Amino acid sequence: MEYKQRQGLGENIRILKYFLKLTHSISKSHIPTLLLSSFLKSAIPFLNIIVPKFIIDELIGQQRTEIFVQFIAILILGNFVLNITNRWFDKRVKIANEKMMYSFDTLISEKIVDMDFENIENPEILDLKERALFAIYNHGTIERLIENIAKAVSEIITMIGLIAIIFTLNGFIVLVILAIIALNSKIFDKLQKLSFEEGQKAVPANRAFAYFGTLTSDFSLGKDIRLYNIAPIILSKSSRFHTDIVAINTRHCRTEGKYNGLTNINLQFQMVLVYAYLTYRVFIEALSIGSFTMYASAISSFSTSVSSFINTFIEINQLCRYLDLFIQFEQLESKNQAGDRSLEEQDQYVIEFCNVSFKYPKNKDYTLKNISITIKHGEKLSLVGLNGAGKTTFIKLLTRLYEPTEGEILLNGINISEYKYDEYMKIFSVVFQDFKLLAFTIKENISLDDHNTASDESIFEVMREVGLEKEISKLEKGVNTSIYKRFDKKGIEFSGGQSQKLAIGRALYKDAPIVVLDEPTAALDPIAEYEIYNKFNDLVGNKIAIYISHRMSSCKICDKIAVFHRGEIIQYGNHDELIKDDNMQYAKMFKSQSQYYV
Ligand SMILES: Nc1ncnc2c1ncn2[C@@H]1O[C@H](COP(=O)(O)OP(=O)(O)OP(=O)(O)O)[C@@H](O)[C@H]1O
Repeated sequence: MEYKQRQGLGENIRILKYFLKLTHSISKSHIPTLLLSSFLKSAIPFLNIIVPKFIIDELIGQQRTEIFVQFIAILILGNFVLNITNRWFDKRVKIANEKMMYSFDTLISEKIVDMDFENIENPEILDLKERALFAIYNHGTIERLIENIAKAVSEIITMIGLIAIIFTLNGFIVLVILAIIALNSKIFDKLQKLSFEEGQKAVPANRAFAYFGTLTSDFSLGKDIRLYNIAPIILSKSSRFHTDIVAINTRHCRTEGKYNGLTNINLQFQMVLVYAYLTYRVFIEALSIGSFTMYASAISSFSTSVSSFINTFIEINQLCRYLDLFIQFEQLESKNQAGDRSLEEQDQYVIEFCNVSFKYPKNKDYTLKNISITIKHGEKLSLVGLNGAGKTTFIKLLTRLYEPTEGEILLNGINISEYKYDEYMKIFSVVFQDFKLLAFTIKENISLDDHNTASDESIFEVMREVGLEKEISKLEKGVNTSIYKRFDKKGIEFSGGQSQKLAIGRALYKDAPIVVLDEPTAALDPIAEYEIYNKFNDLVGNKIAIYISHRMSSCKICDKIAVFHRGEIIQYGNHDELIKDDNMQYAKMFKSQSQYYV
């Protein structure tokens, strides 16, 4: 999936509409506040252009103290009131922007969590995600877009007022200024396009650089980094990508310098023309000094406003490109989460794999081939096989992390993809090999979504079931102790086996009707493993339980065993049936392992 560059006014309007709608849904008062603030900002230039004309004319002309003081008072008071009000609005806009950024942050996090699992492993999607995040965080797209929209409104109002003043002098002068501004805008537009292209070129290097940056601060890698001396290779890779990023930025800064120099030369030329014309009018047509000052100031402000407006317009155009990346990311479909059939509580669950074959995205070969198996209600099934045989992949399909390439998986006779995703997920308690504990308390790690209502006793009961009651009893805060020391000095660091017991406890607490343990006991000592399996079968009761384990002894407690080999089920039956066939894989695996125990 390549990211698409969509351009044009129609596209920009679509993007801005999406953005304004989103902004409005986050805060109803934000857009009106911005508009009001823009109106007030555009009033300041007029005050400082028109009032000084009267002050100067009064000074040079009749010199009436009373009138002079009145104009000075209007100028000072007007500026004071407008500045205070603008500051107040700025503060409100700033707070509202923070709120907006937080809401965008939340949207991005929700999107990442809802993304199809296979996308998490797709480099193109990861690049798009990176482009979207880079746009939002590194370029401050949201804040800049809001600022620029407000600025554009304020500049339009200012320009209309200034044109009205300058026309009273000469309409032609307006055209000359516009021509020079058009030239400068062309230069700015070119610069913005270059800037966007350079920014996009830097995305892969930025992603790699950020990855190596997180490696050094990832505590869980601390042991490996020290024991295998990984730091030099991490730092050398990180430094290589950093050099690439610096080279891209240096190139961009040089180009920016050249283009900005050219724009300034044009502006100086314009001012020379304007002053020459005004001086001519003062000497030949007796234009007053007050009017001279007012027109000079109005023309200068007009030129600044038009350039600034066109630059704002071009910048909005560029920001729309960045925002479009965010929208493309936001609109990625989550096809695995489709399904609207309700999965109300059922008395019985039967799972059927019907001729299921599966290839990982972008893989040429099938990882699972023509799998057909039925798991009856209450059945305990053990999946065994050599490394890479496809056991975990079988579970990933069952839990809708991936969709079968061919064939279908049924739950109670209905294709699992038809069920509502959240309801389907509720019927599984899964412990994967690479389970993760979080830097939360023990209770939160076990009860997760339920942590506000779960009682300490119910968590302690689960800890007792997995054999952790002694360890927990010793802790000052019991089940409310934090895991890891990341946020709490008194946090606990569990051993690998203890962590695995906790992960199993989490599955037990969920009390779902289908339990899957994917090598959950690899880090447990033999006694703990024996206890857990025996206990588990009691605790699981008449639920479906699927175990994946390389400890063949666990197969004995199961009703059925499926032996996987290179993506196929080559043997299926109970222990007594399969052990008889000496020449087949099950008996070989079982016997080769049991000789170490006898
Ligand atoms: N995300 C992935 N993308 C591509 N190939 C994958 C992916 N995950 C696993 N595989 C491949 O699929 C095959 C089956 O892997 P799987 O994890 O299902 O095996 P397993 O039987 O559970 O192995 P083990 O006993 O080592 O855990 C392996 O060849 C593996 O390299």
